[in-house]
Amino acid sequence: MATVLRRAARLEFSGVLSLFSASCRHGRPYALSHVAFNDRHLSTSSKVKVDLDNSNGIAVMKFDNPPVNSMSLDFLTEFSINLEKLELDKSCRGVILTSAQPRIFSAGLDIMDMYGTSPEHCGAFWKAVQDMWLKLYGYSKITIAAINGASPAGGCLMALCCDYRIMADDPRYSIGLNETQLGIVAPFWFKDTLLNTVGHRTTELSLQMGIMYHAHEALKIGLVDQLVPEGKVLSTAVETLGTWLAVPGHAREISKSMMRKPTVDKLLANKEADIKNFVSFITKDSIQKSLGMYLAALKKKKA
Ligand SMILES: CCCCCCC/C=C/C(=O)SCCNC(=O)CCNC(=O)[C@H](O)C(C)(C)COP(=O)(O)OP(=O)(O)OC[C@H]1O[C@@H](n2cnc3c(N)ncnc32)[C@H](O)[C@@H]1OP(=O)(O)O
Repeated sequence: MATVLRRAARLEFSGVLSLFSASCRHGRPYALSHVAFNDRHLSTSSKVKVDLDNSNGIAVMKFDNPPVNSMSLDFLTEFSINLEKLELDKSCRGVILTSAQPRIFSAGLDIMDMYGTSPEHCGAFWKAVQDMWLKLYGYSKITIAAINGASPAGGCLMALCCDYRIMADDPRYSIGLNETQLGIVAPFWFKDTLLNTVGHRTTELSLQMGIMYHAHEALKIGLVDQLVPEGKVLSTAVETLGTWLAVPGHAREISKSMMRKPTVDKLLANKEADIKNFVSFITKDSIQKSLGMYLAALKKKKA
């Protein structure tokens, strides 16, 4: 990652940023291009759009990976690179995550990266999921999730990593760690992230049953912090970030680290073992069969 960023910084100096990902799923390189004008810094990378407003230091990252913002290896790589760039950028003071797709914040991890792929691919994919989580959960700057649609599993995890969650008050949208419904198991660091937010009993119920909570239920159990009409999700996130920015930054940052570091350190100490465990679990015939059935059910729902 450091090498990629150094190379990116060099290229950006000449006005255009092009990053080539060796981990691209289809072996195709993808490009990120950044344009700065007036007070805004816009990234027009393909799956994650970044708009940094230099007048207030607020960056909005919009997921734009149709049809459902699933987190593929490419998406995760691009997301983590953008997040790291913003963390290093002194003009950025906080980041809002939201979706450019209608009705969906994120459908979670891309099942196609885990279904019928090689153990090597599964390993690279899981490392990208870990790296995304490590970066976002341990992020030094303020992060707010502006949840403007459905947010199952990995989508919920991403929102849980943020410092504050604002969700659209719409009965069509739900959020939760529903992994058991797919016949898979949320790993310990997904569990810890939920546990740190909603407590032990709710986490136990939530994980065993794979519950997806409607917006009002999510508010009630503390899975999200605030509900607002859909049209106000982003503006409320910007306002809220302003309030957080009024707190002395170093004190807030140390407090965040004090709360989260033990959870982050647990994964750091077990990163390789966790990848091995994931690969051996996900490539089992019985698990592949469950994923296949889940995918078929998703398609059947449409028919
Ligand atoms: C030690 C082992 C550890 C294992 C841990 C693994 C942790 C896993 C975490 C995850 O995140 S797994 C993914 C969980 N996600 C879901 O269960 C969401 C599934 N999707 C939906 O519920 C719905 O698609 C939606 C998000 C509510 C949107 O509904 P909508 O009706 O608008 O669209 P669909 O017609 O359902 O979908 C369109 C299209 O997209 C495909 N798709 C949906 N979700 C995914 C996904 N997560 N990955 C890949 N593809 C997905 C869906 O199949 C449709 O495809 P087509 O039929 O158009 O080909």
